[in-house]
Amino acid sequence: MTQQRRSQGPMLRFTKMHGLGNDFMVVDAISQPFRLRPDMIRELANRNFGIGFDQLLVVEPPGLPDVDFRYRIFNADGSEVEQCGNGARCFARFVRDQRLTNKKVIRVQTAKGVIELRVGREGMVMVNMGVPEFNPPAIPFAADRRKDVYTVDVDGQTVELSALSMGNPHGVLLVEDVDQAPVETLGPKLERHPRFPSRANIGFLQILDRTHARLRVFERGSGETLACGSGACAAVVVGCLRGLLDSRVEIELRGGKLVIEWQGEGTPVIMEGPATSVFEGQLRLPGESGGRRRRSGRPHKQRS
Ligand SMILES: N[C@@H](CCC[C@H](N)C(=O)O)C(=O)O
Repeated sequence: MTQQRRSQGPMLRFTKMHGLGNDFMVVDAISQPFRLRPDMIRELANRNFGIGFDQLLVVEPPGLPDVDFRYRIFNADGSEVEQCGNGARCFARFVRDQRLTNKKVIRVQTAKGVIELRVGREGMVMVNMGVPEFNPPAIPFAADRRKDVYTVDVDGQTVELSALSMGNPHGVLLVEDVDQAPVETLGPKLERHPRFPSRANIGFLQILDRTHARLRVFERGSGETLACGSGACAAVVVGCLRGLLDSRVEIELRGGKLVIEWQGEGTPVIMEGPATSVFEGQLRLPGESGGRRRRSGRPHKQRS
């Protein structure tokens, strides 16, 4: 049995988590070896043939002083990205549940800088998501100068959107009603629009009043998700810049609500919301003999 397992490759422990239905496979790459190729990530992300997730989150040792962990993020299509807000809350809960730290304020290194996570009561986590970036080349977005609203041509039709980076690129459109918004049709076209050379997450924002909004997001590399934390931050920033929202907003996504605060240009965006563990499992990675991946799981006791 031991011999057979060895030839089929090592077992990998993981936790399935979600932030408002934006779901993740989370892997501790500090206490076990971990390396997955993009094609393996795509296979695991598949909801029929794999575990199923929007993003894979990997916990690694930090590469910087005064930082607790390195946080790596992979979309369901296998692409590595810079930022994931809902994932950041799950990351904080994971490192505490797995006893990798007992800190309540956790500093993590991402591909776009350091973010700070604060663990609160009843499973809530507050994330300092950093200062939004509007300079077109830094987003990146093709434009000769910064504007609050750009017009973009999509198949001969003019679409108005705002573009910014929350560490990752976002386009935000204002809509009358998110339930009627063309998320499935316009989302993928804008995600891969030539004006977003690194692709982008596309948010459809409906303003309810100055402190309440609704949002759907077509995510780069994952499609429409039930919630997008960085997308919610980007949408509130756009609503504030356009004079439609106040500095503290409750934003309703398909999977639930987040509270986002932004005090204006040059200040960081603060996001607060839940992080939930669903189950822990292990899967056998392909070894020398290859073969189909096996997985097993046990329900995760919910802790707050
Ligand atoms: N779900 C996320 C964002 C994940 C990354 C995104 N799809 C990208 O490619 O930038 C969130 O909660 O922020």
